[in-house]
Amino acid sequence: MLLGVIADDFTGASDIANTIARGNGESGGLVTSQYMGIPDYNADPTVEAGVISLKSRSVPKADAVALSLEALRWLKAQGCRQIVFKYCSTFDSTPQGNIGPVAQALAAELGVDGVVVCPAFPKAGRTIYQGHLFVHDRLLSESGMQNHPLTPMTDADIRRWLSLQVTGDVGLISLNTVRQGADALRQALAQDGRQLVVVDAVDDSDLAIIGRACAEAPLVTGGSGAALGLPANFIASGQARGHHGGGFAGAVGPEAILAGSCSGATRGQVDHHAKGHPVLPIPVDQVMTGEIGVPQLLSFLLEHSGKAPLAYSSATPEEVRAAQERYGRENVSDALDRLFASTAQAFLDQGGKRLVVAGGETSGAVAQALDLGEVMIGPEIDPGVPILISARRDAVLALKSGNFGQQDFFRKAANMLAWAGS
Ligand SMILES: Nc1ncnc2c1ncn2[C@@H]1O[C@H](COP(=O)(O)OP(=O)(O)OP(=O)(O)O)[C@@H](O)[C@H]1O
Ligand SMILES: O=C(O)[C@@H](O)C(=O)CO
Repeated sequence: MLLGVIADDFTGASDIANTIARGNGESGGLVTSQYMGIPDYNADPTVEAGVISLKSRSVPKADAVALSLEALRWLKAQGCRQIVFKYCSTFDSTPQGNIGPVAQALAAELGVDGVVVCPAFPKAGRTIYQGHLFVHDRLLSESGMQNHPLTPMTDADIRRWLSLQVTGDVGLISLNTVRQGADALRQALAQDGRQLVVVDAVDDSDLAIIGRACAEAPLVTGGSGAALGLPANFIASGQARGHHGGGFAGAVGPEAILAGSCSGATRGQVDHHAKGHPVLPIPVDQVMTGEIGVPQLLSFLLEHSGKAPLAYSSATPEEVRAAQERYGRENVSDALDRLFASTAQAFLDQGGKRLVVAGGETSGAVAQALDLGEVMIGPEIDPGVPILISARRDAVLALKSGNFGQQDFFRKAANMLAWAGS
């Protein structure tokens, strides 16, 4: 294994696994596996990039640090020469962490300074200019992310937000320097002297420069865009051959869509899907009182098999706030996580073959419960969302980050899981 990734959630892990498996298109990507948690076995020797999915974005920061260091040790034991710490392209975190503390712990363990912090993902509209993160034409803090149920992002200044989470100053390398090329950027990073340095990027060519500048960097941190240029380094140096992906014939069998994400994008996708497909809203009150549970969800999903049925708890920021005030934030998310995870488990146990899950925390809960083993990366459904193939469960999945995907994502995903190879 050459490249190792520690991802702080499961959808983010498939996002970056997708980027690394595809590389820059021309030279190809790396042979990539996504692991659901830290494996207790050694990787297959043919795997060139290993992506470890953790559910560490919203856990206490000491737990996030401990899990990430354990993942680092496993990746180093597999031979990785470079590590990427993958977090959200909207920098999802609170003033206490977890991005800063994890990045600092990894940098300390690897003994490096001048570590790139770059959440940019231009294909999904995330760009960084003068250290400020934009979602399309809006500052992060005006993009809807200020209402996130777990990590409300109320400041778009990534340097300032990260400074709240770390010890010491945070650096900034602006677009001007990036556009002077890889040598200039490498030099600027080496001279900066600070452990973590926010680096601007507004399009894929900036990310390619960052990738070249980081060819020898033991640690890179960012969204999936930060890894865009990394496979080409291993291919150019002859360490990897350049992989162009294999065929995927599609899976036959019942399909289900579960959405726990409350992002604007997911809510739009739910509304769109409801116009032509069976949908089951999941009222939080009824989950908390036990009136609705796995049996109701499962019978709905199986009854509508073949029609891309969707069960969702997705709700508006006002509804989320009200539920959190009534029951407590963690109680609600634990109850919903448990419901989605157990439903997914029962669905696969009953012969379900195709599963689409929306939301990082929700996907993490589901994927951990399913014991998927390692998954192969199949075709891309929409930017940042690949098909995942689990040999262990004989099932195919898509784990969608809350904000990703076009309006018709759910229909497209259900269809592609059935026939993407053709
Ligand atoms: N109706 C609801 N009321 C309150 N909380 C909810 C409701 N529905 C979902 N939630 C909680 O909101 C959170 C949604 O997080 P999740 O990570 O799954 O989606 P997301 O934040 O949109 O996705 P991503 O992390 O990929 O951006 C979960 O903790 C979930 O339990
Ligand atoms: O980077 C992103 O936006 C996604 O991969 C993600 O992590 C959202 O949960």
